[in-house]
Amino acid sequence: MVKLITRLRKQSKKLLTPIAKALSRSGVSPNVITSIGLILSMIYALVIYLTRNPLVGVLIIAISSFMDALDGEVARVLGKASPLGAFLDSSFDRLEDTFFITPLVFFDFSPFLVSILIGLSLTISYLRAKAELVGYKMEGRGIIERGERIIAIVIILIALYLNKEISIILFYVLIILSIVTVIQRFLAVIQSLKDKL
Ligand SMILES: CC(C)CCC[C@@H](C)CCC[C@@H](C)CCC[C@@H](C)CCOC[C@@H](COP(=O)(O)O[C@@H]1[C@H](O)[C@H](OP(=O)(O)O)[C@@H](O)[C@H](O)[C@H]1O)OCC[C@H](C)CCC[C@H](C)CCC[C@H](C)CCCC(C)C
Ligand SMILES: Nc1ccn([C@@H]2O[C@H](COP(=O)(O)O)[C@@H](O)[C@H]2O)c(=O)n1
Ligand SMILES: [Mg+2]
Ligand SMILES: [Mg+2]
Repeated sequence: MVKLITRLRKQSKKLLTPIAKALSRSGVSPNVITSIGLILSMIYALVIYLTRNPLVGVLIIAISSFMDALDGEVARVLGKASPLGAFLDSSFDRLEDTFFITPLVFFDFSPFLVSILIGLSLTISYLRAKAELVGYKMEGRGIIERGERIIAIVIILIALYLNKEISIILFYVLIILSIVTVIQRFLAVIQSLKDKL
């Protein structure tokens, strides 16, 4: 099965490339776009704290995610893809994940479970980073990668607006799928390293 995000990544090129080309002519730095994505995630957390409005939250997450997808495209169009940019993009993703998940406590989701979800989210990405250090390509591994997590949060926010009970079920499903992904990634690397023994 071709993962949703892989299809989305291919589809999004049609949207992203022309915008990236236009932006590259304006001289904007990819790192500035990456930073805007992070700032928007902080604004998201503040807006949810102040307004408890899930739909405004969806819009902010969408724009922040758009920046997250756009920054790499601008870097590639400019021929300026850099290790620094890759470091910023991935590191800021961790902070963005934290700012996207934490405000769920303002919608009365269990602070304990929200904390667990943040930990799982960061562990999923940490496992990929450590796996890549031992030469294991983790991209695409695991049922809930970052794109799916962000889409899941967006859907939970929309469900909060429509039906609170559904949003709670989706929250538990996201936690369970995140646990599965951690296990999948652990087992994938352990299996790969065992084969190298
Ligand atoms: C109820 C339903 C009908 C409603 C459905 C609503 C949703 C389906 C629509 C939501 C869309 C949007 C709000 C959410 C898009 C989220 C997501 C697809 C974009 C997030 O990017 C994810 C990114 C993955 O991260 P990346 O590869 O950059 O970084 C890696 C990642 O952090 C790894 O983490 P992990 O291991 O996976 O946990 C790290 O390990 C790596 O180190 C790190 O490198 O992937 C990008 C994929 C695509 C390029 C995404 C395309 C995005 C779209 C273009 C975004 C469009 C958003 C809006 C629709 C645009 C509208 C904006 C407008 C101005 C409001
Ligand atoms: N400020 C940046 C951001 C990204 N990059 C490069 O793009 C890759 C990420 O691409 P996405 O489509 O997932 O955003 C990243 O690994 C870098 O190679 C950059 O150079 N500078
Ligand atoms: Mg990016
Ligand atoms: Mg990013």
